[in-house]
Amino acid sequence: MDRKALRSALRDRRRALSELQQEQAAAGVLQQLKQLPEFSRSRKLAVYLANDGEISPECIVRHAWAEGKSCYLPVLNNNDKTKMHFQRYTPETVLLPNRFNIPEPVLDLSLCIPATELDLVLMPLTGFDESGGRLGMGGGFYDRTFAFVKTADKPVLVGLAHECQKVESIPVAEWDVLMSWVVTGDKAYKTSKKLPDDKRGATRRF
Ligand SMILES: Nc1nc2c(c(=O)[nH]1)N(C=O)[C@@H](CNc1ccc(C(=O)N[C@@H](CCC(=O)O)C(=O)O)cc1)CN2
Ligand SMILES: Nc1ncnc2c1ncn2[C@@H]1O[C@H](COP(=O)(O)OP(=O)(O)OP(=O)(O)O)[C@@H](O)[C@H]1O
Repeated sequence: MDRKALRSALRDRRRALSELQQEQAAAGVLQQLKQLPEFSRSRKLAVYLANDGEISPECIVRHAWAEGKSCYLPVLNNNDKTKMHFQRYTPETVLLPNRFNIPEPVLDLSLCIPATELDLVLMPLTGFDESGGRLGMGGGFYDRTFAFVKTADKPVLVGLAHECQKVESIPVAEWDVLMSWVVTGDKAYKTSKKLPDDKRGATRRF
C-alpha cells in the first residue's frame, strides 16, 4: 500500500474509536510516558492539540504543568509555509483555528523558542512501525521542522499513537525523521531507529 492509501485507512481506524477508548488510551499514554527517563528529565516539551481522532496529550499537558515543565504548541509559519514555530502554551493561551481548522495560539514570536531548544517532542501521527517510521498528515511539517535531529542529540522525538495505528512497516521516505519512542495507551516502544537494509535506497518514489 502506498503512503496515501495507508494514511487514509489509518485515519479511518483512528476516527472509529469510541469516546471511552479515546479516554482510556489518553490516560494510558500518560502512565507509559511517566516511566520514561527522557520524559521525566524534560523541561521544555512540545505537545499538540488532538485533531481527527489523534490520541490527546491533554492529560500529559496538565501533568507537565503541575510538574513545572514548559509546554509548547506548533504554530504554522506563514512566511515559511513548510515549517512550524513552537510557542509557549499556558492555561491562558488564546487559541484560534489554523488553515486546517486545528486550534493554535495566536502567533507571538516573543513566546516562541527555536526547535533546537526543545527537550522532547510529542508528535501526532497516523501510522507507525517498530523501527520508528512515522506517517503524519502528509504536510511534511514535522519532517521539515525536525530534519536537524538526524545530526543532533536533542530533542527526543516521541510519537503518540493508538495501538491500532501500528503497522508492520511504514514505507519510509528519504526525508522522514525517525522517532526514538512511540508511546501508546498500552506500551512504550523503544524503536530501533534504523532502517532495515532492504528499505534503503528504495524510498525516493514516495
Ligand atoms: N493535532 C495536530 N496538529 C498539527 C499537526 C497534526 O498532524 N496534528 N500537524 C502536522 O503536520 C500540523 C498541521 N498539519 C496538517 C496537515 C494536514 C491536515 C489535513 O487535515 N489535511 C486535510 C486537507 C485539508 C486542506 O487541504 O485544507 C486532509 O488531508 O484531509 C491537517 C493538519 C501542525 N499541527
Ligand atoms: N526535509 C524535507 N525536505 C524537503 N521536503 C520535505 C521534507 N520533509 C517533507 N518534505 C515534503 O513534504 C511532503 C509530505 O511529507 P510526508 O508525506 O512525509 O508528511 P507527513 O510526515 O505525513 O506529515 P507531517 O510531518 O506534517 O505530520 C513530501 O511530499 C515532501 O515533498
